[in-house]
Amino acid sequence: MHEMNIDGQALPVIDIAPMLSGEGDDRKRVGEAVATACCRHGYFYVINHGINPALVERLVEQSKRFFALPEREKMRYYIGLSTNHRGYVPVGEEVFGDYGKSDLKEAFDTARDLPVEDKDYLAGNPLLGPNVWPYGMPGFRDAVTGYYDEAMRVGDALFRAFALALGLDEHAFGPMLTRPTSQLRLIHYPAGPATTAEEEQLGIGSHTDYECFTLLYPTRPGLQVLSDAGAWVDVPLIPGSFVINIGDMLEVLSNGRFVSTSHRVISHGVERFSFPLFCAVDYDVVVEPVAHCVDENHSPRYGPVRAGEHLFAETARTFRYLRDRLESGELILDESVREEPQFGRSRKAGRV
Ligand SMILES: O=C(O)CCC(=O)C(=O)O
Ligand SMILES: [Fe+2]
Repeated sequence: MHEMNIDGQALPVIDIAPMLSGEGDDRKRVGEAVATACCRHGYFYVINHGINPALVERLVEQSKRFFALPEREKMRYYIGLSTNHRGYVPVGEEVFGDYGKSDLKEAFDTARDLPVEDKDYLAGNPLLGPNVWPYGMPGFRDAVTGYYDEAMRVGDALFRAFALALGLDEHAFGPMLTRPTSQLRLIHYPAGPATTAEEEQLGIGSHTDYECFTLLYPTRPGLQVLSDAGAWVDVPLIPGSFVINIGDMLEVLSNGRFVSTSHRVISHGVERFSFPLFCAVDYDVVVEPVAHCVDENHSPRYGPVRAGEHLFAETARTFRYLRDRLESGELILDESVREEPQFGRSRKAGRV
C-alpha cells in the first residue's frame, strides 16, 4: 500500500495489477496491503485495475440518458414490478439510517443477466434471474453488461487479495463464487441543497453494505466513512481509481478482524452519479468465520448466516415495496435473518 497525500489526508492506494497477472511474492504484498488498509482505514483505493476508462464513460453517459427520462417512463421499469429485484428505484423508495428520511437519490438495479429459464429464477429466488432493460436503449444494455463483466473480473481479483489478506490460499473463496448475487447499481443523486448536517436529507444515509466488499466508481466527492474514533471522514476522488469498502459478509468471514465499513453520502449541492458493484458470494453459501481467524484468543463472534438470505433480508428492510410486503405478511423472512444484525463501526464506536 502506498499512501497518497491529498489535502493533508493520507489515502490508502493499492496497485492491484499483481492479482491480475503478477507473481506470488507481489501478490502476497497486495494481500498484506489490503489487510493493513482494512484495519487502518476501513477502505482503500485500487489502481492499475485494467478497467478501460471508455467503458466507465459509456456507463456514465448511458446512465445520464436513462435518468433524464420522464419519471412516468422510468416507472415502467419500477423495481417492485420485478420478482428478482431489478429495475428502477425512484427517489423515496429506500430508507437508510435512523434519521427517518428517505435518501435523495434514484437508482437502477442490475446484476448477472441470467436467462428467463434459469432454474433459480423459476424456483422463485428473490435475487437471481434476468435484468430489466429499458425499451429502445440497446446502448444502455451494452454499457451495463460491458462494465459489469469487466468490474466482476476485478472483483474476482479482489476476492483473491482478500483471501491472502486473511492468510488463506488465494483461491479459498473460489468455490463460493459460481453464481454470485453481485449487484451493480447505477445511482443518480440529483442536484439539491448542500448539506453536512445530520438533520438534512442525505444522498444516502449511514449504512454498511451487505455483501463481502464493494467496488465503487463515484463521479464526484460526497462519500464519507465512519472512523474508529466515530468521526465522519471524507473519501476524496482519485481519478482513475475505484474505492473498495468492506461489507458485512467479510466481517463475518474475518471474525471481526475486518469491520464492515459504515458509510454515507452527503450532498454538495451538485448532481452526482455513482456505480457500486456489490461483490457477493453465491446465494446459498453459509458464511461463518474462517478457521484461520478463530483461536483460543478469538472465539467465533458470529453465527453462520446464509449470504443470500442476509442480503435479501437487509434489502427487504430498506425498500418500501418489500417493507410493505413484510408488514402485510405477504413476505416472510427466514427465521435466521429476522432480527436486524449489527455490523460496522457503530458496533465498535457505539454510535452512528
Ligand atoms: O454513492 C456512493 O458513493 C456510495 C453508494 C453506496 O454506499 C451504496 O449504494 O451502498
Ligand atoms: Fe453503500
